[in-house]
Amino acid sequence: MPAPRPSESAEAARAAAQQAEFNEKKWVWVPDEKDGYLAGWVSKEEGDFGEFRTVPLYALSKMNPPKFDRVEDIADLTFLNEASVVNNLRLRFGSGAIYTYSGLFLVAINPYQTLPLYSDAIIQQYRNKRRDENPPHIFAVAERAWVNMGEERENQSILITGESGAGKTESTKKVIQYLAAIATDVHPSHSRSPTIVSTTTMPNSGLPRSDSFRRGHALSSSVSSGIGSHLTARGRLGLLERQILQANPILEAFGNAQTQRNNNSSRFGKFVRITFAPDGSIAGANIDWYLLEKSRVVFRSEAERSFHVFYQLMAGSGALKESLLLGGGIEDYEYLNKSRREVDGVDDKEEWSALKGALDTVGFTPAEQFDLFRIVAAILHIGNITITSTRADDAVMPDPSQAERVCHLLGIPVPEFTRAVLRPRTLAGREWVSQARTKQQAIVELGALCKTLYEKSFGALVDKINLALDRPSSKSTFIGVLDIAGFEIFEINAYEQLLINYTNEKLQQFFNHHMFVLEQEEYAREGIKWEYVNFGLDLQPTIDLIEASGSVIGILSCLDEECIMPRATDLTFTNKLHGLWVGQDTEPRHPGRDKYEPTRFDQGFIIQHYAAKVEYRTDGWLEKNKDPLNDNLTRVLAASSDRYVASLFAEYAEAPATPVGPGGAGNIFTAGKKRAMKKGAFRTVAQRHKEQLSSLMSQLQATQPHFVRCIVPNSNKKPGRVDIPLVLDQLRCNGVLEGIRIARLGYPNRLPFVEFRQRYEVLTPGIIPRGYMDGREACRRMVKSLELDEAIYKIGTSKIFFKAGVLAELEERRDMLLFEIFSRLQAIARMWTARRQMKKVLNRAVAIRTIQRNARVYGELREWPWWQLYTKVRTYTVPTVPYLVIHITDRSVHYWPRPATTMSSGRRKQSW
Ligand SMILES: Nc1ncnc2c1ncn2[C@@H]1O[C@H](COP(=O)(O)OP(=O)(O)OP(=O)(O)O)[C@@H](O)[C@H]1O
Repeated sequence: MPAPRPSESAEAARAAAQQAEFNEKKWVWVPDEKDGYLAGWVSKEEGDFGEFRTVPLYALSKMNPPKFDRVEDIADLTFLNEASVVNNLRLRFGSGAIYTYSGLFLVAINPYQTLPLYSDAIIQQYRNKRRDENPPHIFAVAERAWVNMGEERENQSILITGESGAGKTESTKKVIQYLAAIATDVHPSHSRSPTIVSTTTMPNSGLPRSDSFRRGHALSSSVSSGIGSHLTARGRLGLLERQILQANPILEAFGNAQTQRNNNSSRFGKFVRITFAPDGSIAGANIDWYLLEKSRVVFRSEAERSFHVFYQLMAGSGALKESLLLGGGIEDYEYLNKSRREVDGVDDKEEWSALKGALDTVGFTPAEQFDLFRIVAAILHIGNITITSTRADDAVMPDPSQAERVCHLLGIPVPEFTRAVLRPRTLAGREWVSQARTKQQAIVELGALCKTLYEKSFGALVDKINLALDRPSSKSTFIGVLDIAGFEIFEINAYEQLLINYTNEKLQQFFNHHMFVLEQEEYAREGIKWEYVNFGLDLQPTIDLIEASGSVIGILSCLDEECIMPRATDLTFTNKLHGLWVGQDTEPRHPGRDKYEPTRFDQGFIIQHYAAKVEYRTDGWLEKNKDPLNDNLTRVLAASSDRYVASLFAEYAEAPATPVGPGGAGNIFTAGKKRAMKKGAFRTVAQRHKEQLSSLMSQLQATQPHFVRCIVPNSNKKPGRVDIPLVLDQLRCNGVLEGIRIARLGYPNRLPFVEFRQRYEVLTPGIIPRGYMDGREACRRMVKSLELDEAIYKIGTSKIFFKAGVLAELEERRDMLLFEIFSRLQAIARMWTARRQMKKVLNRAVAIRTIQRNARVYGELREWPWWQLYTKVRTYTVPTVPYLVIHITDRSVHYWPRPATTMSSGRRKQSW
């Protein structure tokens, strides 16, 4: 066995010292408001401790022995409690390990600094390795998904959630980076085009590019995608892989914004599916998106920005801005100048170049790029339209030039646009009548137009990306990465939070169910009879409460109903909800009733989610749920002379109608007949989201899932700091603690028979006979001898399963026994060395005494006249100054030369 390195022995000594200290006391975690949990030990279980903290026993959580410190999988902790979980994460984070497994989850804590964890060398380290062969890492999750996909020919999904700024997008990028790199390795000749640095690879269709652009591109592809800088394999990537990677900066430009929590916050959720050919090479990609925060184009807090693309465009090329009629700077646009304009450390000009490069790479033609920017510019111009009111409080546009710019860009006639905004026609009975808008109504209408324009253009952008990347084939399989906002609890929770939390409730249900299925499978495989509760069903009442329709009317269905009721308001909606969920009990009583409460003071309600109780305020819900645009405007836009704009509103396009009224033939305001809307045009936000979510869930259900939970360590974006209560909150919200709770109800700790025997046989000496013995039988004998209660363990066919905490007890017994054995061994060893030492000392004493005696004898002899005479008369003699070499053995003392030795003749004459 190699000798331990100094660091190892130091580490072992430290561990032993810690263990010894730990053994001395009964250590526990004490809840603390500020720090979450504090370490303490029980000094007495009763009594008054004066300055000591007195805590009821039930509030304490047991502490794991130090050997469990920094375990890579939280599920290995024998005491599975919140404090131990968070302590383990903190210890690991403190030593630079940002990733930790927690059963089926990978927990990733945002380091807020660049760590050398994503290089090509690290990619290689994770290639073809099992999860337990490497430290926890997002690459290990991607590798597992990849291997499962190849081996089982089953689609995979990686679900990444967390709150804003937790690192979801970064993790998504790392997964794609890994997959792109290994897929290229699988098929090195796969490149469908030369390398990225080659100028010829740029599609010819792009806008004119200069050298400086290419420099910017190379730089910014690493800045904005966070991928390029690591991917030395980048040079080997084929066009498709590069297109997939370059789709990201485009999505970020249009879908991300600077917020107080995150300078590059994704304001939408996405599910990116990377498809692979049977040989493992990338065959295509597809992106689905959810819940874009479109209201950001119109309004946001002062400390935040709108979507990046607005600022990038304003920093971009002069010629393009000219053709979009964008004179001046950010300060000249109402939708930009009311809030923050720059992001620290980000150069919008550079990002603009990156965006253009990415659009080129993905394959947007100049005309298609122009269309995208046209919508962005039109929104800025709409924001500058001034609306005033007449004495009669009717809205007017005093300066038509601004509206003209908008109409020019959108390809619509100015009079029809202004009429649709200021005096739209509505159906009054069977007649169409024009109704003047107030100033406020017109402003809201313009805002709604901007939001719709942006959202539709975003949708078209993603469709176009999908068209470029998506090459499905019947033989391909995919790995889908879901990057979606986690559970949100703010001071004031609105409709958006309900939709997010509803999504998370569904995803958590999916996780619980998946965990249940896996556990059941494992128990079945091991032949263990145990009814594991399906915790997926736990969340069903809350989900029903939100989404049910039909005989049970959930919150979203109720909202939809109210949206089509005349004279309905947010208050009538709220009261109706209370009536449905709090009012008289119906039989059978729906369990969702236990999850619902009306708020005490404000207009709203409270839902008991799996993560926490959340209070929602219902102001503005009806408006938010409806398609916010009046159909006059949508029809104007659907009839735009510009193909792109018309296509965005195609679902509102009018069927040929009999021309009546003053507009004459073709005038869209003249439609007296019911409009022939395409299917789906009238869907509310709730309906759309429910549909999207249900499609997502059915896709996920058809995959083998992997779960990543991202955590914000502190609210100041500071590296190295951990705010424990903040982390605990997130662990609660993102289901890690829920997963642990479920695990605890089963048999979370499990060991293969061999391992169990190796580790604990010492506790049962003489129980297992020498020679071969069946592992199961050996375990059975051992647990019997250990006197374990049958309820706390189960013996399977290859593993033994334990309830939480049992292993700690066994460990403690083992530690005590080993402590005793080693103490005895140490005592014997010490005795042996001490005796040896003693013997040496005694031998030395004997030797010294012998030397002294001989020396004395010799001294006396020298003075003895007869000896002197003898030495004089002797021809050959020993030297006058004798020397002695004494060799001391354990038993005797030898002298050299022996005193009576005579030197050989002729060697040396004695000089007299
Ligand atoms: N693994 C990591 N290594 C280094 N920095 C990271 C890592 N993960 C996150 N960060 C930092 O945190 C910032 C926020 O991360 P990210 O944008 O991925 O959060 P998010 O969860 O997607 O947030 P949002 O929901 O607001 O989009 C990143 O811009 C980056 O600076």
